[in-house]
Amino acid sequence: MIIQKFGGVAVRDSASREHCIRHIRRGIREHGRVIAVVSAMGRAGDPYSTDSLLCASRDLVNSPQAADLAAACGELLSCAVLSAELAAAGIRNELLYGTRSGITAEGPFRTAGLRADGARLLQSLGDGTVGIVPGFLGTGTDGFIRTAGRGGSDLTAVVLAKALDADAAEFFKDVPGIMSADPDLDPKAEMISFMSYAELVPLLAAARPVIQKKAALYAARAQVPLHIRSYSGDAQGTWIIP
Ligand SMILES: Nc1ncnc2c1ncn2[C@@H]1O[C@H](COP(=O)(O)OP(=O)(O)O)[C@@H](O)[C@H]1O
Ligand SMILES: N[C@@H](CC(=O)OP(=O)(O)O)C(=O)O
Repeated sequence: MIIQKFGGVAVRDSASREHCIRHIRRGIREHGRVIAVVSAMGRAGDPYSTDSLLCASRDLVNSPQAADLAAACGELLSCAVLSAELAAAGIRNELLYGTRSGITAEGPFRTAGLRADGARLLQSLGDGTVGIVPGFLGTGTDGFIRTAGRGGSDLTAVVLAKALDADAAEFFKDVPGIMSADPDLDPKAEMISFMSYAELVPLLAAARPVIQKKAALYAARAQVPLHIRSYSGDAQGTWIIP
């Protein structure tokens, strides 16, 4: 089994999602089963992105519980869209959201901690080969949806990889992999093919790190193999292996 995480740019539109579907087909071929973790579609300005949903009312900023519910709509919609497009492409899949995912979120709204009950997810998956999980969120014991901080779909992917003992957590981003610096800020940044968790740590200080800091630190502690690569191509990207 492999966990494949598709970020906001990867699931932005039907053309980018065709790449995601191609990666999922390959994931099935190479790993047998795929759990796809999806982010909200696109970036600020795109209608269903997290930033756009949080602008639905300026009052959301003062109501964390309501803001988490508004933000969650982005990942849930993204699951629905990818699931339907996979089915149209002939790939049977199970929608794994709410209690079906086995993912719980406790603690403060906006910065909750995530836990995954792998047995619960596998029960929902049944004999299916592809599951679609909304990243970034979970439900607390009080029944309220909570989100795990910006970039939190990365955390969902590594928490699931650990709980399910997956072969790796594979991240599909808008960069070819992990580079020596953010390529948006440093045009001389160079690709790194293999690195250690320790070498990743200094790169997490970037204003917008390539992987959510909480997710990277969790992966290092839990020794989850990470593979960071471009959603749009087949280049090998970056491996971080224990
Ligand atoms: N060292 C780095 N290597 C590659 N990308 C980096 C690095 N540091 C920061 N970034 C930024 O990380 C972004 C990818 O992360 P993110 O936007 O969270 O991906 P996604 O939303 O697809 O999961 C890139 O667009 C890039 O600007
Ligand atoms: N959609 C959430 C969660 C996330 O991880 O998104 P992305 O994978 O696009 O960074 C956010 O924007 O924070």
